Amino acid sequence: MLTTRALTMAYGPRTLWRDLDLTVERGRLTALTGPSGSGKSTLLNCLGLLETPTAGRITFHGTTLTGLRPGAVRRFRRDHLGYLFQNYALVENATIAQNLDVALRARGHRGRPARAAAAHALTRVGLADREQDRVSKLSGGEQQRVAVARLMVKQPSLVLADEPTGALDHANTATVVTLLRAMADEGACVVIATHDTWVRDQCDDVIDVG
Ligand SMILES: Nc1ncnc2c1ncn2[C@@H]1O[C@H](COP(=O)(O)OP(=O)(O)OP(=O)(O)O)[C@@H](O)[C@H]1O
Repeated sequence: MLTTRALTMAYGPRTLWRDLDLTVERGRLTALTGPSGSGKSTLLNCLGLLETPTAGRITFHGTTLTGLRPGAVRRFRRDHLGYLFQNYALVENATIAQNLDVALRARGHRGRPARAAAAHALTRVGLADREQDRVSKLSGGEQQRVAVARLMVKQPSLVLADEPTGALDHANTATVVTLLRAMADEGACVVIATHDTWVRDQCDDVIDVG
């Protein structure tokens, strides 16, 4: 379970959100909603330890994340965190296999077991036998499915998705939500910042930042 207590974020005189007490349950999809500029991405960045909130505390499965030293932040991000972005954040000039390899190596997987894990994840996202395709040649929906496959091989316990379906048509949006649901079913906490009311309605919990 991910919790925040009295989490506040201000840039100079401007307070984005104040005293947020949130609970994100394991195994559930949690939508973060709110108008443009309300601070959804900033909240995700705080939960992902990319930004430091002005005040308050974040805990994950009982461990306090706020105030961790840089080495512990890096380990938390490496071992527990998975990010999914609207623009996929893949290495475009590399193959699908090479993109997955980065995540596999970070987990210490190499050689045949790594190839088997990659093949399994690609089958789950509907891209079986496409390992050698170059990412730059893929459609947007395919690129986002590669990004989800990369998350799956990493097996993060906390998934933070920032408008992950913002550039996708409905069929690909539904696929990405189904895949995120599968990750939640396997025990992850999944937080999805979204403007898409259909995506919001697929989530178990909704947090309105606005
Ligand atoms: N480093 C920063 N310094 C100052 N202001 C910032 C910084 N980062 C974000 N902001 C401001 O904080 C506000 C919230 O931005 P954020 O991207 O979190 O909103 P959002 O709800 O995700 O918006 P959108 O739905 O449009 O993506 C914006 O007005 C933005 O300009």
